[in-house]
Amino acid sequence: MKKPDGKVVLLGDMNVGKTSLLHRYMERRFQETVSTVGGAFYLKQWGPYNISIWDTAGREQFHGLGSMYCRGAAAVILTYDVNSLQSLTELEERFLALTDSASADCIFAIVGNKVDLTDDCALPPDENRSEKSVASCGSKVRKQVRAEDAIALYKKILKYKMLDEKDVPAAEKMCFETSAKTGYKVDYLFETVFEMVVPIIGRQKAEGPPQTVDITDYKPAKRTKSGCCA
Ligand SMILES: Nc1nc2c(ncn2[C@@H]2O[C@H](COP(=O)(O)OP(=O)(O)OP(=O)(O)O)[C@@H](O)[C@H]2O)c(=O)[nH]1
Ligand SMILES: [Mg+2]
Repeated sequence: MKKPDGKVVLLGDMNVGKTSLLHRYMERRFQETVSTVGGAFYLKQWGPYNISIWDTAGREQFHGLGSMYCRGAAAVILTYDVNSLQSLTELEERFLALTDSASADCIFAIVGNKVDLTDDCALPPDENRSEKSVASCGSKVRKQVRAEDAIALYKKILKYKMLDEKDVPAAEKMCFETSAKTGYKVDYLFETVFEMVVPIIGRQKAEGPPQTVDITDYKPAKRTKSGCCA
């Protein structure tokens, strides 16, 4: 098996569609999924590099594994369901801290999936819907999470990471809405992220493996009569 050069990780609550997004991108189809156990990865050749894309489990019981999957990640794709405000809130409350182990220059993408279930004629939540607009929306539901909510989360992430807005890609560029079911914007999402991680992976490779402490060099300190170390 080829050795991965860099890592992209999908995080998010259960049922938001992480596995489906990866299937759509890698296998070009939408198929029934089972809730992920632990994690799994695909390898994608992009330019000179093999990028591993990690699909993680959103279920609470696997939460402890998340930071292990994020270790050294060049990008984290935080995924929510546009029909569930709770799934966006969870990204901040439950998943963001897992990215502490990611690369220092890790990039963040925020992805609202399942837009196929919503109708673009939806009005902002604070406006009353007229009879006409309800009728023209048909069976589709009104989107619960607005693009501005995702942008606000992106800005909170920058604050959490103590990053300056002018040093990172703009929020509007890093917030996506997708449908794994129809394929809407799925290629665009992954390919935008890959383009951005190529220089990060290049830097990671130039720096070599993370510094380690060689314990064979360790010499115990001499003990003095008083019991202190000299
Ligand atoms: N309509 C619609 N359904 C979707 C979409 N993406 C995923 N689903 C459905 O949502 C359910 C959950 O999808 P998964 O891809 O398994 O979700 P997950 O985020 O991997 O969930 P965990 O593995 O439990 O963390 C499945 O029934 C999918 O068919 C989408 O874009 N549109
Ligand atoms: Mg899954």
